Parts: sequence; structure tokens; C-alpha cells
Amino acid sequence: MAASMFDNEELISVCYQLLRLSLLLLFVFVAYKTALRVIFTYRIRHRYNDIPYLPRHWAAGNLVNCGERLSPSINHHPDYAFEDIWNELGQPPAYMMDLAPIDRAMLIIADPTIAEAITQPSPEYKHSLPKSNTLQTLTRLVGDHSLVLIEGDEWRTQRRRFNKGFAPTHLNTLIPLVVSKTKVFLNRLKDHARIGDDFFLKDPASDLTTDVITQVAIEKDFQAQTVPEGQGPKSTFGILTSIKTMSSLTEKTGQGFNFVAYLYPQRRIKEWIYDRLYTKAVYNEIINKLPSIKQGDSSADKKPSTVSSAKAIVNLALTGLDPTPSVLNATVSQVKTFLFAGQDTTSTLIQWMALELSKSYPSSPLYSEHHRQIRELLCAEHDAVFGTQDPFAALDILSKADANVDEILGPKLPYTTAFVKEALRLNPPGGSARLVPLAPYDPEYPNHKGQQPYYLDLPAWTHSKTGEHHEAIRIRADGLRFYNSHFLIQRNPNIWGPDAHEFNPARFLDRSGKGSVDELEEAMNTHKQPNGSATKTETNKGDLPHPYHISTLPTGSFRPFERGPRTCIGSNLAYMEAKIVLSIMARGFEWTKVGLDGTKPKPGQVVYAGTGKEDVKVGESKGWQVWGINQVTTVPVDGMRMRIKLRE
Ligand code: HEM
Repeated sequence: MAASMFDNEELISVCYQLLRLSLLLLFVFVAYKTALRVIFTYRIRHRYNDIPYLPRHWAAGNLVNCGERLSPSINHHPDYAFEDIWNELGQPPAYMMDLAPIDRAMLIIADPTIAEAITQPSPEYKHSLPKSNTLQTLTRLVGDHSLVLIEGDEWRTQRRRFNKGFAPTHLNTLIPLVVSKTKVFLNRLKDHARIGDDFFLKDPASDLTTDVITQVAIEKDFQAQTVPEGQGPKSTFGILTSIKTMSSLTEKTGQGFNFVAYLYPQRRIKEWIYDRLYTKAVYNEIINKLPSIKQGDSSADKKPSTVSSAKAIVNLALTGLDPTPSVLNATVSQVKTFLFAGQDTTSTLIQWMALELSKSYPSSPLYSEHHRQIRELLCAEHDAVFGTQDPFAALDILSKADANVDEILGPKLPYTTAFVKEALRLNPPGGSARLVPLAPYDPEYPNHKGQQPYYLDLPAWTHSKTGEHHEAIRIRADGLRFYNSHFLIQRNPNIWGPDAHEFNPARFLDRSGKGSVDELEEAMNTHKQPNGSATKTETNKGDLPHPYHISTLPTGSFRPFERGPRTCIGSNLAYMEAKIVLSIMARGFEWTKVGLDGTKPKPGQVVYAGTGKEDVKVGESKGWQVWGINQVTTVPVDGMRMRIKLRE
């Protein structure tokens, strides 16, 4: 009895000692981690002290003051908050958001020369700087092997496989298909014009871009534009519902992290179910295509004359490849990527273009004479190219087998192209976030086998309020996160002039209107090659219709599709869709913006937008008429509620 009691006491004492030891180890571990954080935070503050930043808290850095501005309750895309902060700091080329000790510091970029440095190939990074790890929130939506996420040789291999599907020569063969889908879109618009109801342009525009991208990518017609909600692919477990649900469940970066929402079990289960449904549906579509890909299409090299004879992008990418599991997995990822990237981006472009058209009618509260002139120029171009008989003739002309679509959608429509570009300049649907890997010695990541230190040059600048001059500086940037804010860069008045916030396609045109817009953009982007072969074209400003004309601006000032090796693969497709749609929207309909209609709310005023049935609170205004919110890409806050009628 005495012996067993002794054993028990000894056991308790051993347990006690073990507990003390564990606590001690835990304490040492926490102390070690805290020390690393302190060193890390100190280093960040010390290293980046010369870069403009908002006043920061000694412990929380900019987490509090930036967090307040980016808070989701404000319900603007973070870009709008970044612009406020940028103005407050005197419009520097870039500024720092110090998120230490919780996260890395982030450089918010408003200047094209810095944006170029991180997106063009460099001796350290041949495919440009790696994407930021914050993009990993997209993994479920687009798959592990998505072009958007992967790096290095894997990215290069995938990009090469899919480039041919997005090359202009191939895209031209798809025009009849895009036109046939645009005809359905047109019929829906005509229905709204006949009824005279208020509708959300987002709905027909997104259905159109969905139909186009599913056809173009996998040759599958889900008929998003005609299938009613709740049926077929739009039923509870249908593929189109799965895409929408996956997109809505994707964590939005830049607006803080909501733990409760993230861990909410129902959300996780929903995500799991829809991910499986979506991935399986895409996988099955690809598998079903394999036999015909293997057989090869005897008409492959002929110019297809009908909608159905155009080849899907995925066919081109799989031709000649052994469909191993890894090839198929990567293909599923790319198709998921195209379905995501090809929908909302182009759909929002269509919506912003309609907003600009609406400002050209005197009945609109947003009316301006300037916009009326723009519409007249646009319609005059369409009259000249498509004739004056039928405002929708473009669709018939473009779908003719012998139509020279290259010529029509290119040099013949310079004003249309300029209009599309200007809409993209003011309303870019995204930006680019990059991350410099850490150098090996960094105490925060002692085992990191990183690259050599990475340096970045920030140009000289003058404070917009105080006039104080700041010299150019060079910063050590390993471990730093960058955000190329296309919104800031493309609205920067120091680059685009004092009317940077005004819609004016003339920035992209020469005075005669004859010049190809793309050539002019090329002129802007021509820069000295390492061998000195090409230099920026000197343009005679006197001949230009806008003093801050595109060809006179720094390289990379216009970058809605990003630039460098990681530029958007779908830009030509997006331009093609936008131009075809604009060719019917401008001459065919009179647009009136309803809901958020331009009675410009005062900053701080609570704003309501229509849902069709009732008005809902969309947040506090910052003085914008219609603005973008963050739904993975930037989309108009109110779904672009419109009323239209046929133009007489
Ligand atoms: C108005 C329309 C569009 C805009 C403004 C746009 C913009 C962008 C931007 C800014 C990026 C760079 C993203 C980053 O750096 O993280 C990007 C990449 C990409 N986009 Fe688009 N996009 C549009 C339409 C499309 C379409 C129609 C497709 C495909 C069908 C597409 C597919 C992609 C892909 C695959 C990438 C990743 C490219 C790579 O890293 O190799 N996009 N896009």
C-alpha cells in the first residue's frame, strides 16, 4: 500500500515536472517567435522608412488606419481606399502599407515605371516577379495548376500550350460564334427595350460572356442566355450554378480576413460540394472530347465557315498530347481559369461602356455635351463601316464567311477601339499582386533557400500638396509584396493629365482619326532594348487631339491586361467581344442609368442601389456616381441597373 502510494506521488511529480518543462519550452518558443517578429518589424520599418506611408501605430503599424479604410462595410473596392490614401500622401509614385507584425509590408504602386520593373523579365526573374501568395485564395475556383497561379517552367509549358488558342488567327475563326451569341444578347436587349423595364445589365452581359467563353474554351453550349434560372446548367447543382457559387465563396483579398465566415462549417461544406461538382463537370467535358481530338479534325486547317466548325481552345491545347492524368489535371485547371477569367471581366467592361453611353443622352442626370459628341463620333464610325440602314447590321456583316474581320475589327474601327480602351482605363477589373521571395538569411524564414537580394528603384517625385521634392531612391525589396493598382496608375493625373478621371477616347486617337489605335499604344510602349535597337517614338504633340496622348506617356501607363510575360492571355478575345457588342449598343439603343443615376452623393452619405424590387443600402458614398466593389474582380456596385429604348 505504502509502495503504491509512493509510486503515485512519484508519477504525479514526474507529470508535474513534464508540465513545467512543456510550459517552459512553450514560453521559449513564443519568446523566440516574438523576438523574430520584433526584428522583422524593426527591419521593415528601418528599411522602408524613406517610402511614404500613413502615420503608423508603434505595434500595429498601418493595420488599424488602413484597415479602417479598407473595411468591407464601406463597400468599395480596396482600390478606392488606396486612392484616398495616395492623395493624402501627396500622390507619390508608390507608398507603403506596413502590415507588420501580422503580415508583410506591401508597396502600393501608382507609377508605370515601377509597375514595369516588377512585371517585365529581369536577370533575377526571367518570367517577371512571382505572383503574390495572396492569390492562393483562388485555388479552389481555378485549380492548383491554373495559369494565374503557377510559376517557372510549369507556367511556361502551360502558357505555350494555350497561347495558340488565343492567337488572333485562331480567334478570328471564332467570330461567327461570338456573333451568334451576341445575337441572342441583342434579342434580350430588344425585349427590355420593348417592355421598358429597369434591368441589371450585369445579367444579360454575364450570360453572354459565359456563353462565349464556354463555347470558345470547350465547345460547349450551356445556353446561359436562354435557359431560365433553376433549370439545366442553372439548376441547384448545375455547372453554371457551381461556377457562380464557387466564385461567391472565394475569399476577397484586401478587405481583411473574416475568421468566423471562413471557418463557418456550412460554407466549407458548400465549397467542397460545389468544387467537386464543378471540377467533375469540366473533367467530363474534356474526357468526352478526347476521342474526337485523337481522330483529328480533317477540316482543322481550313477557315471554318460555320459556328460549329470552329475548334475549341482545349482541342488545340490537347492535340498531339498523351492525355496523362497530369496533362488532364492541368487542362481542367486552365478551363476553370478561362471560365472564371473570361466572364466577369468582359461583362463588367460591357457594363461600364453602357454607363458612358448613357451619359450622352440629355434625359440622363449624367448627361454631358462631351459625351454626346463622343457617341456621335462612335456612331458615325459604325455608319461608315456597317451602313446606315440597320443599326444592328454589324452582326450580319461580321458573320459572313468572306468578311475581312481582321480589317473590320482592327483598322476600320479606331474610334470603337479607343472607346473600349478608355472604358478599360477608367475601370480596370483587376490589378496584379507580386511577391519578392526572401533572401536566405532572413530570420523570419531561416530555412528559406531564396534568391539574391532584390533591389527596386523608385522615381523622384513632388508632393502634390506641399510641393516638396523627393529624390529617387533604391530600396531593398526581398520579402516585400507589391500591388500594381491599375486603377491608380490609369487614373494618375501626374501621368494622364488633370482630366485623368474624365472619359475621353481621344487619348488613344490621332487627330485624323486614321491612325491605328494599337499602333499608337505601341508607340507609347516602345522603349530602349538592351541592345539599344528601339527607342520611344518622339511624337509631335501639336498633332495630337489630347495633350496627354497615349503615345507621349511613359511605357506601361495603360495596362488593364497587365504587361510582361504574365500579361492576360485573353486580351484579344475580350477586345473582340467588347467591340462587337459596342457596335450594336451604341447605334441600337438609348441608355438611361437608373438607381445610382448620377445625382452625385456627398462623401459619407449613405447610398442605396436598386435590386429591381427594392432599394438596398450599398454603403457610404465617397462621392462617386457608380463605383466598383470587390467580387474577386472589380464589378459595378449595382449590377449596372439600366432602362433602354430602341433609338429612332
Ligand atoms: C476585359 C477583360 C479582361 C481583363 C481586363 C483581364 C485582365 C487580366 C489581368 C490584369 C491579368 C493579370 C493578373 C495577375 O497578374 O495576377 C490577367 C491574367 C489572365 N487572364 Fe485576363 N483579363 C480579361 C479577360 C480575360 C479572358 C477573356 C480570359 C480567358 C478566356 C482571360 C484569361 C486570363 C489568364 C489565363 C490570365 C493568367 C495569364 C498568365 O499568368 O499567364 N482574361 N487578366
